[in-house]
Amino acid sequence: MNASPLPRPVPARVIDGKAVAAARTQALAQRVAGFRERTGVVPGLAVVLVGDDAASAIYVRRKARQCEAVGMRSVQHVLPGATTQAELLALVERLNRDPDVHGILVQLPLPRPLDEAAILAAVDPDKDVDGFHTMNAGRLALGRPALVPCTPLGCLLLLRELGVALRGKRALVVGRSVIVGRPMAQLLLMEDCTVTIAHRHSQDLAMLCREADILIVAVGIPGLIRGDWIRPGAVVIDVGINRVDDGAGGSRIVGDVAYDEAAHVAGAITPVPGGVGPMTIACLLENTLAAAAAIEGGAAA
Ligand SMILES: Nc1nc(=O)c2c([nH]1)NC[C@@H]1CN(c3ccc(C(=O)N[C@@H](CCC(=O)O)C(=O)O)cc3)C=[N+]21
Repeated sequence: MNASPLPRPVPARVIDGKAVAAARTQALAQRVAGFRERTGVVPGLAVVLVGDDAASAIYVRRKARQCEAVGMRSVQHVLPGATTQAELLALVERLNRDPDVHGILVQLPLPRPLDEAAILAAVDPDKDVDGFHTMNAGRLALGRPALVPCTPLGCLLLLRELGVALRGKRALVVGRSVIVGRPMAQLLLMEDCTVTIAHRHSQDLAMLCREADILIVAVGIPGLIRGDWIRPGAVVIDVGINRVDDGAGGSRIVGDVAYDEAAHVAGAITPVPGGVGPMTIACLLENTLAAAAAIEGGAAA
């Protein structure tokens, strides 16, 4: 017997975050130049790194390099791992007062026993380019203008870039972190999505995923989301950055979605690397210009 052929799976559109980030960064350089011309002010970002984590040091350098590439100033403060809470607070307060600094980023996680919450609370909300301060989280939750965390903002910009209508769509955010999941849900709500937030205690995660038109995953578990959990044609944004064994004595970076499976089912999907990661840095630079514009009373664009 000749069974009727299965429909050939349509490969997903691959969302090139690296290219989108590069285009935005190029456009940002023009906006920075205009801002400097109008106000005479060079936007400045201060990045604070405590301890000698090698991966963090690489990210901090990358941020500084890109900052300078768009015509902004960047100052790095690398403090020893044994820095005390009082010393770190004193630095944050000095940066709060520094008129050349418009954005402050304290690289997380902080080494023990530093109190992360207390440090983040000390950052001037107007300079909080990470959007982690209670004031900015609260403004976002109320749907008011705020500095928005860079990773979820980058995800939203990728969705906008795709040109898919978001109003009324079912969005599932897997992960409820303060840095990604919660602000992501708030942003999707502002786009008139029907938003569900799933987390480690959620029952029937596969079933929840299958209902989602837009699936955003930020849990830090490599390959958690399988291909047959995905609604055919759904847009999948993979926030995970997990370093795993490559089976050849080295390591590679994978996301939270089983990419090879998902790429046959999804309508569009972000790769890891080259998806959300580069957008995070682009948004950090954009937030820095926005903070400078708000502080200096000039328009950002
Ligand atoms: N206060 C604070 N703010 C942060 O935004 C912050 C932080 N702390 N701590 C660490 C995490 C991590 N993070 C990344 C940013 C960009 C990439 C990125 O560009 N990744 C590339 C390259 C990945 C690679 O090959 O290493 C990609 O996904 O294609 C990754 C990770 C920001 N973080």
